[in-house]
Amino acid sequence: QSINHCCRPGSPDVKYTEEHIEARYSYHTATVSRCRGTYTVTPRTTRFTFRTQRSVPKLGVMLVGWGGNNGTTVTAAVLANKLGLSWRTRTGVKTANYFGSLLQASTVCLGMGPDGEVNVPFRDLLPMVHPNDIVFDGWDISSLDLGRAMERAQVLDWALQEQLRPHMEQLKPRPSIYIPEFIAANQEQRADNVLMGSKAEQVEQIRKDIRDFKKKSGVDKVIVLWTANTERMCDIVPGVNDTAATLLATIQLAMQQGAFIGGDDFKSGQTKVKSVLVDFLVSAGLKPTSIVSYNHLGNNDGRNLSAPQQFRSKEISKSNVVDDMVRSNNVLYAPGEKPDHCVVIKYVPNVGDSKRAMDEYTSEIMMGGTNTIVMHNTCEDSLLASPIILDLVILTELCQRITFCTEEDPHFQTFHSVLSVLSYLCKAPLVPEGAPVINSFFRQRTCIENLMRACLGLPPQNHMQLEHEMQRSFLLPDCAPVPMATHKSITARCNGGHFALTNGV
Ligand SMILES: NC(=O)c1ccc[n+]([C@@H]2O[C@H](COP(=O)([O-])OP(=O)(O)OC[C@H]3O[C@@H](n4cnc5c(N)ncnc54)[C@H](O)[C@@H]3O)[C@@H](O)[C@H]2O)c1
Ligand SMILES: O=P([O-])([O-])O[C@@H]1[C@@H](O)[C@H](O)[C@@H](O)[C@H](O)[C@@H]1O
Repeated sequence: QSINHCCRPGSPDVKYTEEHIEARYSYHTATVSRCRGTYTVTPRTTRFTFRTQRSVPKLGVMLVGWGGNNGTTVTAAVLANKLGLSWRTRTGVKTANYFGSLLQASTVCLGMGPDGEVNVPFRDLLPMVHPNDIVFDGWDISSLDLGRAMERAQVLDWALQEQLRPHMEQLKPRPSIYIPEFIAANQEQRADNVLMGSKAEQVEQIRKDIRDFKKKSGVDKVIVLWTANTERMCDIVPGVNDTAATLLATIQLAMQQGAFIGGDDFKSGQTKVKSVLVDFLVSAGLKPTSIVSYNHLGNNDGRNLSAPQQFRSKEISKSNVVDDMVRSNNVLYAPGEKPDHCVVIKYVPNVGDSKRAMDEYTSEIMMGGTNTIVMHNTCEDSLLASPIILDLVILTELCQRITFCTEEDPHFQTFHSVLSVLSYLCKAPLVPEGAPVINSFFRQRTCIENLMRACLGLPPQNHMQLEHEMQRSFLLPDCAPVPMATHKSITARCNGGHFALTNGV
């Protein structure tokens, strides 16, 4: 029964109070020990209780780099959806949507209904912020109002920009902290909106800005998200991030405040495809031996990345996404063995935000064979990154309303401050100390899906389809009888217990 666009499962393990959705959940894992080449796998079950606050707050999002391609595009997209805008293009009328958002535009399977599988949008599983209700604010070292910044970005169709401009030009980025050495020198000409004074005074101003925004907008929560330029790799600063202890102390401060932090760099297009393709190849037992990722783009991001130090940051975040998948398969790879991996980014002003990505994946296949996959991928980069920005802030806000306890530790707790569930959205995930970094696309997506299912007391998605694989199948209550193979081209024949599938006519 679907109530308030949430799915209300019939499970006795879930109860809805005024305040919470409370679900009892059995979390099944396994511990593995090895002795003289023999693995012993011991299944473990931990009984959890999940509690999700049902009241959805009014969310404010403050973007660092608000006047950039991503900042203007995501703000414009939310406004266009909120106003229900449509606009004419040379290929017909377009209407505002949230395609590319996991939460708004992808679905999960709840199970088998009378007419087959029932799939619902992620956003309907649990009460969560709707992007249309988000209030934006933020900072930029460029003083352009968002109407002119949207025009500068050259991402959205002109007919849409004309409808949005009266709203966008009212939005003005706050002056920001500008440290020239952190970004490319070619960004200096934009920097006409910068804070002055000591670093401490500038940080205090940023904090005042957040309080000022919260007070004036009336939002209940504020999430700050970085969508400013890629900065050089961080120097190691003694006492700040020179050791795990000092970095953890910094994170600990975040934990004490109950603030969440996430990973780096939106996993938007070429890198997302990489985390899918390498997952497919390695999981299929094929051995990628060479990955070459080239792209050129002509937006300001590409201009910033044309500087070596900024490119190096991006090269690192684009290169590490295959490590977990490669390490997971010791049949294909010897310890420490990795595919050749080359990342190239060129700045070509003419293409603007329409990034051209060309990839070549070479894999070793059976008996010394070779498979080479070549891809060309053209897209408005910011239209892939904007829905990711929305998912990042909405998922973070949802996680702030989820607490859980176990039978062994009955005191409810929140997620760890390092919110690793955001890994699906980042090229360079951040995880708690000792936790594995997972980049595999399908593992990351399944983690989010199963977490949300757990909050509803639903078992993890297992894809086993046992009800369709038994000779004497069980009939699920209130469901269509499980059909035998019905495809015309496939006829199942039993011949003395031998089961053969032949292409019938
Ligand atoms: N556009 C995409 O599709 C995409 C995809 C993945 C990752 N990214 C990353 O997201 C970030 C933003 O991308 P973009 O295309 O919007 O770039 P952009 O250059 O258009 O926007 C960045 C904005 O940040 C501003 N800025 C720079 N330093 C600042 C500071 N200290 N404080 C406040 N503002 C500051 C700049 O003036 C600019 O307006 C980049 O780091 C990029 O590498 C972008
Ligand atoms: O599509 P993706 O690889 O996730 O990410 C993109 C890179 O391919 C591109 O080189 C870079 O300029 C963009 O900022 C973005 O990071």
